[in-house]
Amino acid sequence: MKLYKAYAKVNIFLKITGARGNYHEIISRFMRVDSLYDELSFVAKNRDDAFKIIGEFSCKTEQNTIYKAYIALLDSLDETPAKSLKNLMDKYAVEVKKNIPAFAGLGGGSSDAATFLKMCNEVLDLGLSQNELALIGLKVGADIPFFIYGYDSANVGGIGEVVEEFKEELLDFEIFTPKIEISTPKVYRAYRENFYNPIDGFKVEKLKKTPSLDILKKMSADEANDLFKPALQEYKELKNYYKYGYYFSGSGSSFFRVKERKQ
Ligand SMILES: C[C@@](CO)(OP(=O)(O)O)[C@H](O)COP(=O)(O)OP(=O)(O)OC[C@H]1O[C@@H](n2ccc(N)nc2=O)[C@H](O)[C@@H]1O
Ligand SMILES: Nc1ncnc2c1ncn2[C@@H]1O[C@H](COP(=O)(O)OP(=O)(O)O)[C@@H](O)[C@H]1O
Repeated sequence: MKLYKAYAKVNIFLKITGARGNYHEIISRFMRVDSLYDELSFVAKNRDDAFKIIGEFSCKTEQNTIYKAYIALLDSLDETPAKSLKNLMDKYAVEVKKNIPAFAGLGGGSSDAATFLKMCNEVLDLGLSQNELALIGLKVGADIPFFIYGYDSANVGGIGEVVEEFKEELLDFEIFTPKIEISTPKVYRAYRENFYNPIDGFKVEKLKKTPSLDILKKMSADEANDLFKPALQEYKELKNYYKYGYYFSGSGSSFFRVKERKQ
C-alpha cells in the first residue's frame, strides 16, 4: 500500500494578535520540516475489528487526532460517501510509523490528522477541495489547515484557519526536543493571565512580509515566540535545556535552529 508522509512543522515566529473565546488569534510563520515525518498507510485488517490505528501512541484510539479526523470527516459526508468511508475503515487499519515526537510543538498529531483526511479523499475519490478539508480539519485542531495545504512555508492567521503561502526557500533545521510533556492549553492560559500583549496590525504586516531567515537573524527566541516566556514560567525545567541561538517552536517543548540552506 502507498506510504504517505506527514511532515512536522516549526513556528519561525508566533505572535498573538487577540483573543477569540478560549482561543487566541495568532500570526505565525509555519515552515515544513523536510527531514522529519511520520509515515501513514492503509493496511488490511480483520473486518470484525473496530476502527484501528497501528502505531506507538501514548493516547487511546478515541483521543487520537486520526480517529477524531475520521469522525469529523464522517459527519461532513452525505450518506453514500459516508458508507464508502465506513467500508474502507472496516477493511483497513491506519498504520503509523511515528517519528515526530509528541508534546513537541512540531504538530505531529495535527499532521497525522491532515494526512489521514487527504488519504481518504484520494483513495475514495471524495472530491473534497483543500478548503473543505481544511474546515473539517479545523474542527479537530487549529494546526491542521496548514498541513492540509502542504505549503513549504506559510503565514498562518486566525486561530489557524487562515493559511497564506509564503514563497521562500525551505530551510534545513536542527531540532531538539526536551522530554517535557508540555500542554498547549496550559501555555496559552499562562500567556493570557500573565503576558497578554497582542501586537498591532502594522507589526503583523511587517512580519508577514519578512523572510524566515531574516526573522531568525533579527529576533531573539522570546521576541519571535510569544509562548516562550509563558512556557518557561509553567515548566521551569525548560530553561535548563535552552541554548543560545535556538528558537522555540509553538507551545514547545522543541527548540530549533537553521542548519544550512537546502540545496
Ligand atoms: C501552539 C501551536 C502553534 O502552531 O501549536 P503546537 O505548539 O501545539 O504544535 C497552535 O497554536 C496550537 O494548535 P493545536 O495544538 O492544533 O491546538 P488545538 O488542539 O486546536 O487547541 C488546544 C488548546 O490550545 C489553545 N489554543 C489553541 C490554538 C489557538 N490559536 N489558541 C489557543 O488558545 C486552546 O486552549 C485550545 O483548547
Ligand atoms: N496522531 C497523534 N500523534 C501524536 N500525538 C497524538 C496523536 N493523536 C493524539 N495525540 C495526543 O496529542 C498530544 C500531543 O500532540 P502533538 O501533536 O504530538 O504535539 P504538539 O501539539 O505539541 O505538536 C498528546 O496528548 C498525544 O497523546
